[in-house]
Amino acid sequence: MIRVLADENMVGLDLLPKDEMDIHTVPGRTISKRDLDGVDVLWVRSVTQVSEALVDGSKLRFVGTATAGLEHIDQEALKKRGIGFSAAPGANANSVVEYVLAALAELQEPWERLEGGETLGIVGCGSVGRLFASVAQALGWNVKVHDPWLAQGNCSPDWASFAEILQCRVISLHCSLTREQPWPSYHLFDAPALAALNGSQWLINAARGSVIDNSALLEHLSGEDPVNCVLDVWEGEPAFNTALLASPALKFATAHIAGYSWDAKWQATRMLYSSLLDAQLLRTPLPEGLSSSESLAAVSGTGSDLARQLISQRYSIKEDDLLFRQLTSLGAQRAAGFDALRRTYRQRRELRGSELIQPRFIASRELSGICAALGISLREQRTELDATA
Ligand SMILES: NC(=O)c1ccc[n+]([C@@H]2O[C@H](COP(=O)([O-])OP(=O)(O)OC[C@H]3O[C@@H](n4cnc5c(N)ncnc54)[C@H](O)[C@@H]3O)[C@@H](O)[C@H]2O)c1
Ligand SMILES: O=C(O)[C@H](O)[C@H](O)COP(=O)(O)O
Repeated sequence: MIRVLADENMVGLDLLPKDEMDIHTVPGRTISKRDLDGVDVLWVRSVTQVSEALVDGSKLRFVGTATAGLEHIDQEALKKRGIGFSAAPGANANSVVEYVLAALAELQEPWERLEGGETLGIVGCGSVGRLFASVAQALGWNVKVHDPWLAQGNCSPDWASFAEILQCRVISLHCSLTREQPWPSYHLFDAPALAALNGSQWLINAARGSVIDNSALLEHLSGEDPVNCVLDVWEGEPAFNTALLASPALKFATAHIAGYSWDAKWQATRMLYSSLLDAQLLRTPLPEGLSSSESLAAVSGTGSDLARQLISQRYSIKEDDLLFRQLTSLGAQRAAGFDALRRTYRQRRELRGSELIQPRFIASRELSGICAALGISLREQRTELDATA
């Protein structure tokens, strides 16, 4: 029997086989050395700093993080001690892509501008950036990608310099957080970069808060023609600069939940379980994946309207924005409120893999294109007329 200590925000732990594992859960932010007594496997999320100090002297055999971002893990310290390590790369990529699409469709204008041939600039071409680029291309949008760490040609759409990205109508950030030279992403959007943007553009950050210098952003937002923003991540989480929320240019503000679909979290749990099978710490095979969610109801209209109707059947970014803005009334309890919003996050299913049942007379070519891009299977409903024909 192996003893697992897991962050209480992991999903689906109760669905894992229990014959070889004894799982205890704790709040991730407060995991300390004392909690690791007798623990073989530690499963964390982004809020636990897995430092040399934490793991030193422990009997840990394996650490897994149910996240894409890795900056909270001292991988060198694990390696030195022979502690195995794995993460969940890509598990939440589609969840983040659907979050960004929800923002664009809800705002309508950026979606329409992209539909009209203007350019989407993606910063970071890892699991999220690459998937977003391919979905955007399938929607017929022009895409430019900036990721100086990768060799050009490793990401299919047009490669771009940072200066070119700053010219794009919509800029979406999907880089990992790094201070490493020569291309640190830490404060990539500093005062000079922000000064190159204006109110005809949209800047979306669902990567890490510190990719944008939040103090410089506040100054920019109080200027004359600020860029429109969507922020899911904040410098100093779980604390955040509430003054940012006063700006009308901040269109949507959410509590680091872009990757929080149920599907993504369960996929991450499955990936961590699988890595214990690979490390031969477990033998019982993985349980089944999630069954697909209910079919989507018929939609009508065009462009952003169609997308909004589809997305809103699974996800409401407006609801997340409202909940987040309510945190400002909590005063000193805001940071705790931020964590609570994340801990109690609703069960949100992804659109990808869903089925849309649509009457034949309102199924259009445009709808087929959007469904194909979003991974929705479109089934035309037979009408009485079809049946009698
Ligand atoms: N908001 C959320 O809920 C959420 C969910 C998933 C991931 N994330 C964040 O988004 C990031 C991207 O996720 P991913 O799964 O694609 O990670 P990934 O590690 O697969 O890709 C990150 C990419 O960013 C690139 N990069 C690093 N520095 C850069 C720079 N200065 N300029 C341009 N590109 C740079 C890397 O080369 C890499 O290709 C994660 O690291 C994580 O921090 C947030
Ligand atoms: O890095 C990631 O995978 C995401 O930012 C993820 O959504 C973080 O969630 P957390 O670990 O903070 O619960």
